[in-house]
Amino acid sequence: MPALPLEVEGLTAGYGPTVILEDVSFSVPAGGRVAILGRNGMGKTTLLATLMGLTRHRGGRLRVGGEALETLLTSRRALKGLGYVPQGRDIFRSLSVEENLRVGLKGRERGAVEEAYALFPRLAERRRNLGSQLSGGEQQMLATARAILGRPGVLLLDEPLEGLAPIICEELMAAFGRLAAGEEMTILLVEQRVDSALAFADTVLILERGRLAWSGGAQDFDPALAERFIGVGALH
Ligand SMILES: Nc1ncnc2c1ncn2[C@@H]1O[C@H](COP(=O)(O)OP(=O)(O)OP(=O)(O)O)[C@@H](O)[C@H]1O
Repeated sequence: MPALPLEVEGLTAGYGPTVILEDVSFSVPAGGRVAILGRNGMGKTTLLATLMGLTRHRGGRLRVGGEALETLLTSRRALKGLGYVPQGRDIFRSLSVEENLRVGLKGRERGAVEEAYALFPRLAERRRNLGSQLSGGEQQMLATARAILGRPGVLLLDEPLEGLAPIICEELMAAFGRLAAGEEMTILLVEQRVDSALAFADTVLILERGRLAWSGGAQDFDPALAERFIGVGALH
Protein backbone atom coordinates (compact mmCIF):
# COMPACT_ATOMS: atom_id res chain seq x y z
CA MET A 1 0.00 0.00 0.00
CA PRO A 2 1.36 3.49 -0.80
CA ALA A 3 1.57 6.23 1.83
CA LEU A 4 -1.91 7.58 2.59
CA PRO A 5 -3.10 11.04 3.65
CA LEU A 6 -4.90 11.38 6.98
CA GLU A 7 -7.63 13.86 7.86
CA VAL A 8 -8.97 14.31 11.37
CA GLU A 9 -11.89 16.65 11.96
CA GLY A 10 -13.42 17.48 15.33
CA LEU A 11 -12.39 14.15 16.83
CA THR A 12 -13.81 13.69 20.33
CA ALA A 13 -13.29 10.45 22.25
CA GLY A 14 -12.57 8.90 25.63
CA TYR A 15 -12.93 5.92 27.89
CA GLY A 16 -16.40 4.95 29.14
CA PRO A 17 -18.12 8.12 30.30
CA THR A 18 -14.90 10.13 30.40
CA VAL A 19 -14.10 12.38 27.46
CA ILE A 20 -10.32 12.79 27.02
CA LEU A 21 -9.82 13.99 23.46
CA GLU A 22 -11.81 17.06 22.49
CA ASP A 23 -12.43 18.51 19.08
CA VAL A 24 -9.06 17.62 17.58
CA SER A 25 -8.57 18.52 13.92
CA PHE A 26 -5.50 18.21 11.72
CA SER A 27 -4.48 16.76 8.41
CA VAL A 28 -1.33 15.10 7.14
CA PRO A 29 -0.43 14.66 3.47
CA ALA A 30 0.67 11.27 2.17
CA GLY A 31 4.27 10.68 3.23
CA GLY A 32 4.12 13.33 5.99
CA ARG A 33 6.05 12.89 9.24
CA VAL A 34 4.31 14.20 12.32
CA ALA A 35 5.59 14.47 15.88
CA ILE A 36 2.91 14.53 18.57
CA LEU A 37 4.22 16.22 21.70
CA GLY A 38 2.86 17.21 25.10
CA ARG A 39 3.32 16.57 28.78
CA ASN A 40 2.39 13.27 30.41
CA GLY A 41 -1.31 12.53 30.46
CA MET A 42 -2.25 15.15 27.85
CA GLY A 43 -3.85 12.63 25.50
CA LYS A 44 -1.13 11.58 23.03
CA THR A 45 -1.65 7.85 23.50
CA THR A 46 -5.41 8.41 23.49
CA LEU A 47 -5.13 10.16 20.13
CA LEU A 48 -3.33 7.21 18.53
CA ALA A 49 -5.68 4.73 20.23
CA THR A 50 -8.63 6.73 18.92
CA LEU A 51 -7.28 6.66 15.37
CA MET A 52 -7.12 2.87 15.76
CA GLY A 53 -10.68 2.62 17.13
CA LEU A 54 -9.62 1.56 20.62
CA THR A 55 -11.46 4.28 22.53
CA ARG A 56 -15.08 5.36 22.69
CA HIS A 57 -15.82 7.55 19.71
CA ARG A 58 -17.94 10.60 20.69
CA GLY A 59 -17.83 12.59 17.51
CA GLY A 60 -15.78 13.81 14.59
CA ARG A 61 -14.36 12.33 11.42
CA LEU A 62 -11.32 10.32 10.47
CA ARG A 63 -10.41 9.84 6.84
CA VAL A 64 -7.48 7.78 5.65
CA GLY A 65 -6.78 7.84 1.94
CA GLY A 66 -10.10 9.67 1.58
CA GLU A 67 -12.10 6.86 3.22
CA ALA A 68 -14.13 7.49 6.37
CA LEU A 69 -12.93 5.12 9.10
CA GLU A 70 -14.38 6.58 12.31
CA THR A 71 -17.13 3.97 12.64
CA LEU A 72 -15.01 0.94 11.71
CA LEU A 73 -13.62 -1.68 14.10
CA THR A 74 -9.88 -1.73 14.76
CA SER A 75 -9.31 -4.78 12.56
CA ARG A 76 -11.03 -3.07 9.61
CA ARG A 77 -8.97 0.09 10.13
CA ALA A 78 -5.82 -2.05 9.97
CA LEU A 79 -7.00 -3.50 6.67
CA LYS A 80 -7.64 0.03 5.38
CA GLY A 81 -4.00 0.92 5.96
CA LEU A 82 -3.48 1.95 9.59
CA GLY A 83 -0.48 0.34 11.31
CA TYR A 84 0.02 0.72 15.05
CA VAL A 85 2.97 0.09 17.35
CA PRO A 86 1.59 0.67 20.86
CA GLN A 87 3.63 1.75 23.85
CA GLY A 88 5.14 -1.19 25.69
CA ARG A 89 6.39 -3.33 22.80
CA ASP A 90 3.57 -5.70 22.26
CA ILE A 91 5.41 -8.75 20.90
CA PHE A 92 4.92 -12.50 21.35
CA ARG A 93 7.51 -13.36 23.98
CA SER A 94 7.30 -17.13 23.48
CA LEU A 95 7.75 -16.93 19.69
CA SER A 96 11.05 -16.42 17.88
CA VAL A 97 11.91 -13.17 16.14
CA GLU A 98 11.22 -14.76 12.76
CA GLU A 99 7.86 -16.16 13.94
CA ASN A 100 6.90 -12.75 15.31
CA LEU A 101 7.71 -11.20 11.96
CA ARG A 102 5.67 -13.79 10.08
CA VAL A 103 2.63 -12.71 12.08
CA GLY A 104 3.04 -9.28 10.49
CA LEU A 105 3.17 -10.51 6.91
CA LYS A 106 -0.61 -10.51 6.44
CA GLY A 107 -0.52 -12.94 3.53
CA ARG A 108 2.69 -11.67 1.94
CA GLU A 109 5.28 -14.29 0.96
CA ARG A 110 7.62 -15.50 3.72
CA GLY A 111 10.70 -14.01 2.06
CA ALA A 112 9.34 -10.53 2.77
CA VAL A 113 10.69 -10.83 6.35
CA GLU A 114 14.06 -9.94 4.81
CA GLU A 115 12.76 -6.37 4.47
CA ALA A 116 12.58 -6.24 8.26
CA TYR A 117 16.14 -7.53 8.57
CA ALA A 118 17.35 -4.96 6.07
CA LEU A 119 15.79 -2.19 8.15
CA PHE A 120 16.99 -3.63 11.48
CA PRO A 121 20.13 -5.78 10.92
CA ARG A 122 20.21 -6.51 14.69
CA LEU A 123 17.04 -8.57 14.26
CA ALA A 124 18.70 -10.73 11.57
CA GLU A 125 21.34 -11.78 14.11
CA ARG A 126 18.58 -12.68 16.56
CA ARG A 127 16.16 -14.32 14.17
CA ARG A 128 16.04 -17.58 16.13
CA ASN A 129 15.93 -15.97 19.58
CA LEU A 130 12.68 -15.83 21.49
CA GLY A 131 10.96 -12.50 22.00
CA SER A 132 11.59 -12.84 25.74
CA GLN A 133 15.35 -13.04 25.11
CA LEU A 134 15.55 -9.68 23.36
CA SER A 135 16.69 -6.40 24.90
CA GLY A 136 14.13 -3.59 25.16
CA GLY A 137 15.55 -1.94 22.05
CA GLU A 138 15.40 -5.15 20.05
CA GLN A 139 11.81 -5.71 21.19
CA GLN A 140 10.95 -2.21 19.96
CA MET A 141 12.61 -2.94 16.62
CA LEU A 142 10.66 -6.20 16.37
CA ALA A 143 7.33 -4.57 17.18
CA THR A 144 8.04 -1.83 14.62
CA ALA A 145 9.26 -4.25 11.95
CA ARG A 146 6.21 -6.44 12.40
CA ALA A 147 3.91 -3.46 11.79
CA ILE A 148 5.91 -2.32 8.78
CA LEU A 149 5.77 -5.73 7.09
CA GLY A 150 2.01 -5.25 6.74
CA ARG A 151 2.88 -2.22 4.56
CA PRO A 152 0.54 0.24 6.26
CA GLY A 153 -0.24 3.52 4.50
CA VAL A 154 -0.09 5.29 7.87
CA LEU A 155 2.14 4.13 10.72
CA LEU A 156 1.38 5.18 14.32
CA LEU A 157 4.32 4.92 16.74
CA ASP A 158 3.71 5.44 20.45
CA GLU A 159 6.84 6.42 22.40
CA PRO A 160 9.20 4.00 20.69
CA LEU A 161 12.26 5.40 22.48
CA GLU A 162 10.91 5.05 26.01
CA GLY A 163 13.51 3.59 28.37
CA LEU A 164 16.08 2.85 25.64
CA ALA A 165 19.80 3.61 25.62
CA PRO A 166 20.88 6.59 23.46
CA ILE A 167 22.69 4.40 20.92
CA ILE A 168 19.56 2.29 20.36
CA CYS A 169 17.42 5.42 20.08
CA GLU A 170 19.73 6.65 17.33
CA GLU A 171 19.39 3.34 15.48
CA LEU A 172 15.62 3.41 15.73
CA MET A 173 15.33 7.05 14.68
CA ALA A 174 17.65 6.39 11.73
CA ALA A 175 15.37 3.54 10.64
CA PHE A 176 12.26 5.75 10.97
CA GLY A 177 14.09 8.41 8.95
CA ARG A 178 14.84 5.89 6.17
CA LEU A 179 11.21 4.76 6.11
CA ALA A 180 9.99 8.34 5.94
CA ALA A 181 12.53 9.33 3.29
CA GLY A 182 11.22 6.57 1.04
CA GLU A 183 7.75 8.16 1.48
CA GLU A 184 6.41 4.63 1.70
CA MET A 185 4.20 5.54 4.62
CA THR A 186 2.85 8.50 6.49
CA ILE A 187 4.25 8.42 10.04
CA LEU A 188 2.79 9.82 13.28
CA LEU A 189 5.25 9.63 16.17
CA VAL A 190 4.36 10.25 19.81
CA GLU A 191 7.59 10.98 21.64
CA GLN A 192 8.81 12.52 24.89
CA ARG A 193 12.31 13.04 23.51
CA VAL A 194 11.64 16.35 21.83
CA ASP A 195 14.99 16.69 20.08
CA SER A 196 14.68 13.29 18.40
CA ALA A 197 11.07 13.96 17.46
CA LEU A 198 11.92 17.35 15.93
CA ALA A 199 14.85 15.95 13.97
CA PHE A 200 12.46 13.44 12.42
CA ALA A 201 9.28 15.45 11.85
CA ASP A 202 8.17 17.98 9.29
CA THR A 203 5.05 18.85 11.31
CA VAL A 204 4.46 19.12 15.05
CA LEU A 205 1.20 18.76 16.98
CA ILE A 206 1.09 19.67 20.67
CA LEU A 207 -1.68 18.30 22.84
CA GLU A 208 -2.76 19.89 26.08
CA ARG A 209 -5.56 18.37 28.15
CA GLY A 210 -6.88 16.48 25.17
CA ARG A 211 -7.00 19.50 22.87
CA LEU A 212 -4.71 20.55 20.08
CA ALA A 213 -2.81 23.46 21.62
CA TRP A 214 -0.42 24.16 18.74
CA SER A 215 0.39 22.82 15.32
CA GLY A 216 2.94 23.96 12.80
CA GLY A 217 6.12 23.17 10.93
CA ALA A 218 8.96 21.56 12.87
CA GLN A 219 11.15 24.51 11.86
CA ASP A 220 8.74 26.88 13.66
CA PHE A 221 8.87 25.00 16.95
CA ASP A 222 10.97 27.06 19.38
CA PRO A 223 12.20 26.91 22.99
CA ALA A 224 9.33 29.11 24.19
CA LEU A 225 6.80 26.55 22.95
CA ALA A 226 8.82 23.73 24.50
CA GLU A 227 8.86 25.54 27.84
CA ARG A 228 5.17 26.41 27.74
CA PHE A 229 3.78 23.06 26.65
CA ILE A 230 6.35 20.45 27.52
CA GLY A 231 8.54 21.68 30.35
CA VAL A 232 11.72 23.57 30.99
CA GLY A 233 14.71 21.89 29.41
CA ALA A 234 12.67 19.84 26.95
CA LEU A 235 14.78 21.28 24.16
CA HIS A 236 18.54 20.89 24.61
N1 LIG B 1 -7.96 3.17 29.72
C1 LIG B 1 -8.19 4.36 30.29
N2 LIG B 1 -9.32 4.58 31.01
C2 LIG B 1 -9.56 5.79 31.56
N3 LIG B 1 -8.75 6.85 31.45
C3 LIG B 1 -7.62 6.70 30.77
C4 LIG B 1 -7.27 5.45 30.14
N4 LIG B 1 -6.08 5.62 29.51
C5 LIG B 1 -5.70 6.89 29.73
N5 LIG B 1 -6.62 7.55 30.48
C6 LIG B 1 -6.56 8.96 30.89
O1 LIG B 1 -6.54 9.76 29.73
C7 LIG B 1 -5.70 10.90 29.90
C8 LIG B 1 -4.73 10.95 28.76
O2 LIG B 1 -3.84 9.84 28.86
P1 LIG B 1 -2.84 9.45 27.69
O3 LIG B 1 -2.20 8.16 28.07
O4 LIG B 1 -3.55 9.53 26.40
O5 LIG B 1 -1.79 10.63 27.76
P2 LIG B 1 -0.34 10.75 27.15
O6 LIG B 1 -0.22 12.15 26.69
O7 LIG B 1 -0.12 9.67 26.16
O8 LIG B 1 0.57 10.52 28.41
P3 LIG B 1 1.92 9.67 28.62
O9 LIG B 1 2.98 10.46 27.97
O10 LIG B 1 2.03 9.62 30.10
O11 LIG B 1 1.68 8.32 27.99
C9 LIG B 1 -5.07 10.76 31.27
O12 LIG B 1 -5.79 11.56 32.17
C10 LIG B 1 -5.26 9.29 31.61
O13 LIG B 1 -5.38 9.12 32.99
